[in-house]
Amino acid sequence: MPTASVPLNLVDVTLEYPDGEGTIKALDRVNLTVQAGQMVSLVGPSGSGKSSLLAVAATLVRPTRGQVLIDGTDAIGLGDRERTALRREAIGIIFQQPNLLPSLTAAEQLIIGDHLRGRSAKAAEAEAAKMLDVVGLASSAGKRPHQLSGGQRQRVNIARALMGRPKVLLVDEPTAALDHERSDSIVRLLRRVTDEFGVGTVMVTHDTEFVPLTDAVATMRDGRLAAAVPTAA
Ligand SMILES: Nc1ncnc2c1ncn2[C@@H]1O[C@H](COP(=O)(O)OP(=O)(O)OP(=O)(O)O)[C@@H](O)[C@H]1O
Repeated sequence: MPTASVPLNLVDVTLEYPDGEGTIKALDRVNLTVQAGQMVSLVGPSGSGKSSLLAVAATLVRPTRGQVLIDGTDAIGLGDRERTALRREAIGIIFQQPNLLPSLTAAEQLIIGDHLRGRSAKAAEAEAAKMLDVVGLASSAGKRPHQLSGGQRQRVNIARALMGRPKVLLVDEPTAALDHERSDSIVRLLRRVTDEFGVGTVMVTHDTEFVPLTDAVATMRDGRLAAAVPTAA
């Protein structure tokens, strides 16, 4: 029986930036494996390398050394076009700010980038309707960003990231702009979609309160990642 691929596997990843005469190691021999349906919290002080880890895992930044395996595919060995296609097909990225286009409805936000996936307009519309339903916004499909609350805008952002049915979800401080109640419901939603779609999710968070909703917590310090520890939940 073929074994299922691991959604995300970072192997001995080092990322160096020039720093005056020398270099600074934003990531220092980082190893991280995220299984399907697993949600990992990534915590650590400012400047410890959390955003760098997400950028490398998103295949947006090439590491100086090491391997980035997305659903079993070595992303570093691919050409630019293949890597862009892999990102589109396998990775969902959710930033702090939803970055929605002001003039588009919630459904249109999901559909606009989807033509690159080669789906028909009708199929894209159906998928957008499904994903808005998944995030609890079925009745808001026709609303524009200014007609939605901050929490609802973040839900549109999550629905958009799910449009390609990704294997990996990379989430950077999803609750930074939200009050406590909305933050809680956003993290619970991310937990649910991780389970429902069997994605491997990494969530950077300052809010340790939400860590128990995730399966494991990995701590960064000075570019080094300590082995992920299962949460008590
Ligand atoms: N483009 C860049 N050029 C040079 N140095 C960089 C660059 N991006 C990040 N760094 C450095 O790499 C280190 C890790 O930064 P990173 O942004 O990944 O940390 P972080 O944990 O995400 O911090 P924060 O919680 O403040 O967002 C820091 O020392 C930072 O200054």
